[in-house]
Amino acid sequence: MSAALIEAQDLTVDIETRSGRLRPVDHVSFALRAGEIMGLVGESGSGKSMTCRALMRLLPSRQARIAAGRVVFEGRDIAALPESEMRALRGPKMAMIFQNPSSHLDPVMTIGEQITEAVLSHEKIGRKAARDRAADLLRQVGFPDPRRQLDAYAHQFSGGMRQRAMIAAALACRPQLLIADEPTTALDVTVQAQILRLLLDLRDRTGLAIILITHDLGVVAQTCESVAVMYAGRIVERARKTDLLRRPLHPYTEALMRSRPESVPLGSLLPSIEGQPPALSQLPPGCRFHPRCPHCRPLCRETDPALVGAGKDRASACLRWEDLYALPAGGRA
Ligand SMILES: Nc1ncnc2c1ncn2[C@@H]1O[C@H](COP(=O)(O)OP(=O)(O)OP(=O)(O)O)[C@@H](O)[C@H]1O
Repeated sequence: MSAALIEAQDLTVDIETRSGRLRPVDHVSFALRAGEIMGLVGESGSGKSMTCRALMRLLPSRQARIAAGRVVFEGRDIAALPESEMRALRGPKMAMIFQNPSSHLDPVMTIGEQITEAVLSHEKIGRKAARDRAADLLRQVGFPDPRRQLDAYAHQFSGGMRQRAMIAAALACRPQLLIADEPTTALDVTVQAQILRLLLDLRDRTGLAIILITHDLGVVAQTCESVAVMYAGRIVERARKTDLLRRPLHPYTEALMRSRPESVPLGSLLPSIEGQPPALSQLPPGCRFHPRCPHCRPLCRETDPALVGAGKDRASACLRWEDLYALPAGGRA
């Protein structure tokens, strides 16, 4: 297996608030190889965006900071790099796209100008070459007439085409890692499938590694090789996608899987997970999922479970994973 492109090692983010310190990302660890697509899954507020913003060192406020851990990119810890050096990595090494392209594309610059400027800010090439690159990128992401469409503004495109334009802009400096934060959540199902297919094509053609943030295991099923499931700031399960979908090893993953539309007969109501995720300021003792867990035992209310190895390429943070998900002798998790 090749070395990791990026690795989060015990990555921890703290936010100082007037009422005390919150920890939205708590000792998160995972590794991603070149060309791999990893899904980062969990309900709203579980810490997915904050984890990825920490990787890019784009934490949202002055109060939020990396409090512990490492972000190893191509073998080098970048968690404490000076901002000037970090700026040189954003674009050429790693880039991020978001759910709502309209708030990330400039409304008063043409799509072509935005991509061209992104190229010129990092590379010493002529404007004509940068514009040629922009046209080529638009073609790669599915614009049918890229030369002409370079001169259009974001508002002239549909939601799906705006998302494609944001992907083109993110790829302007040929990054090795793309972080996609819920890139298809605002799109209808058909366009969502097209954008996921585009991400897969880009990965196949360029070897791009992708972290795909989503709350939807259906998206993971279609796209990813590996998955990390987050709950209340922690990773509670990590696995290859096929293993996880075949047999989850954490009750939270199991609950997420039961609430997928695909697992429910047509016309039935979708089961939701009972209860709410805890507020970061009021985390329960023991396992953070125990108040919502149908398999909770007294031990789970007292003991904070570590994320432990649970078979090949797998880890679970459930104290009971072996009792609950016992495999037949010789079975594979
Ligand atoms: N500036 C802030 N001050 C205090 N808490 C914050 C701040 N920004 C985020 N949080 C909290 O950090 C936690 C993690 O948020 P994050 O956006 O990473 O979650 P998420 O899993 O990406 O959710 P979503 O899918 O809704 O974006 C949440 O509980 C959120 O309320």
